[in-house]
Amino acid sequence: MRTKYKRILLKLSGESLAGTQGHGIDTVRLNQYAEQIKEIASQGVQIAIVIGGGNIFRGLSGASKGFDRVKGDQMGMLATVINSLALSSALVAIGQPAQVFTAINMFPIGEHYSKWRAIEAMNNGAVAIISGGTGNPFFTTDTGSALRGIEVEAEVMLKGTRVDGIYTADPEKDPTAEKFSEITYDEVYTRGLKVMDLTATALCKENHLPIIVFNMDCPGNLAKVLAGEPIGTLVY
Ligand SMILES: Nc1ncnc2c1ncn2[C@@H]1O[C@H](COP(=O)(O)OP(=O)(O)O)[C@@H](O)[C@H]1O
Ligand SMILES: O=c1ccn([C@@H]2O[C@H](COP(=O)(O)OP(=O)(O)O)[C@@H](O)[C@H]2O)c(=O)[nH]1
Repeated sequence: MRTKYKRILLKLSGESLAGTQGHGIDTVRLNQYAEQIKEIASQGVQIAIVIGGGNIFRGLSGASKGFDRVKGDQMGMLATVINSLALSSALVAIGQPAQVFTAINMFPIGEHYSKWRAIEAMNNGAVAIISGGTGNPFFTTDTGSALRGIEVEAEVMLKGTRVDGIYTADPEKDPTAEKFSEITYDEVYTRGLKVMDLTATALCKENHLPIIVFNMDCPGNLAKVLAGEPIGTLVY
């Protein structure tokens, strides 16, 4: 199958990794993700991945329980490293080379991230899993994804999540919400849509990185997006 993109940044939700358990790592879901990623890697697509950490810890919810916000965010960033190690392990187990990079130096858990080393890994056929978010508190992994996507010169940021696109309101709360097939960065902002944080959307807009939001929890969807099938929502 021909793919539309040569290099992508795939953002995976940490929360989705919990699967039906609600927290932690569901190995069924993890292995499904690994299979989908291997499928598109075998088509020659270069893949950089950023994973969230919401299945383990979120700084903001920690702060509401009395944790220092910066320490809570650091815990959240470490959670993304745990998820990244799990995904790299699942990929390698099925024969897909993968390398974990960390925003903050914690060798030998991963290699300290640099744009060039991540691109080199992809050029050598490995999936580059870039963990630790931006390395700074008060940011999210959506912003980390936008940043890394721009840095590694990805053609698109694919936000794989548990809804099948962007709606007029949160579809998990409002059953009357309607889906957009495409929407501009500005409209995401003016309509106050909460599917991604505004820092991430602004960074993508300023650097002309299109975003596709799609449901990663249906096996086969990642390949469909790569083939150009309009199954999610394009933000441009
Ligand atoms: N307008 C909207 N369109 C689509 N999803 C939305 C919207 N507003 C809020 N959401 C929520 O955003 C979530 C997707 O974002 P994601 O970052 O993957 O989730 P999480 O932060 O829980 O890991 C969906 O599960 C959905 O409930
Ligand atoms: O650059 C970053 C990225 C993430 N985080 C922390 O890591 C947590 C997990 O990331 P996120 O909530 O984005 O994960 P997801 O929603 O995708 O599961 C966040 O709540 C933040 O506390 C951070 O401090 N800086």
